[in-house]
Amino acid sequence: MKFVLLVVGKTVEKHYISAIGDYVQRIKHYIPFDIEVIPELKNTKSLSTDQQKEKEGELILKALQPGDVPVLLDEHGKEFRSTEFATWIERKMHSVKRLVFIIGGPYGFSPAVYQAAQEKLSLSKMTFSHQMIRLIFVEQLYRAMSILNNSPYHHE
Ligand SMILES: C[S@@+](CC[C@H](N)C(=O)[O-])C[C@H]1O[C@@H](n2cnc3c(N)ncnc32)[C@H](O)[C@@H]1O
Repeated sequence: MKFVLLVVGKTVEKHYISAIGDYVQRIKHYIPFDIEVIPELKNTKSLSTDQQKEKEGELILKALQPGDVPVLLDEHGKEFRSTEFATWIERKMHSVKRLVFIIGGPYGFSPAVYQAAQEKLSLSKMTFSHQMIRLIFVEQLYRAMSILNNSPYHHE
């Protein structure tokens, strides 16, 4: 079983790179986990928002492997408390080979990506940048793994 976080474009800010890297290492202590990056589109100025989402969507779908379970990170998705997210993760760990969490580009997902995904997960009703949500997600995944392993990181 492996967890993947699929993102559009490299993480650019130094402070995010460092903090995300820290949580990735901590998560790897518990489970196989990688961040996969879809290269940012070039010449986006000549594209409409919908065209950009469509092109990014094609690359997102191409990055998926047969048998993958894609989960879209989306502010309109299902919300969990951290302990509930841990229970949800535990169930997936027993039933899925590759669970691929996907963060959209700056304008979100194309209709084709929404169609391909079985689940949508919200980390808040508020909208975060596609760069910042990476850090929030890896912290929550680490928190979930800490809860499942009875580590004293999480306090209710
Ligand atoms: C700037 S947001 C895009 C907002 C766009 N209006 C939309 O409707 O998707 C970029 C990406 O960050 C992620 N994201 C932002 N806020 C989120 C939240 N509260 N929960 C989960 N994912 C979020 C989503 O993957 C989204 O596609």
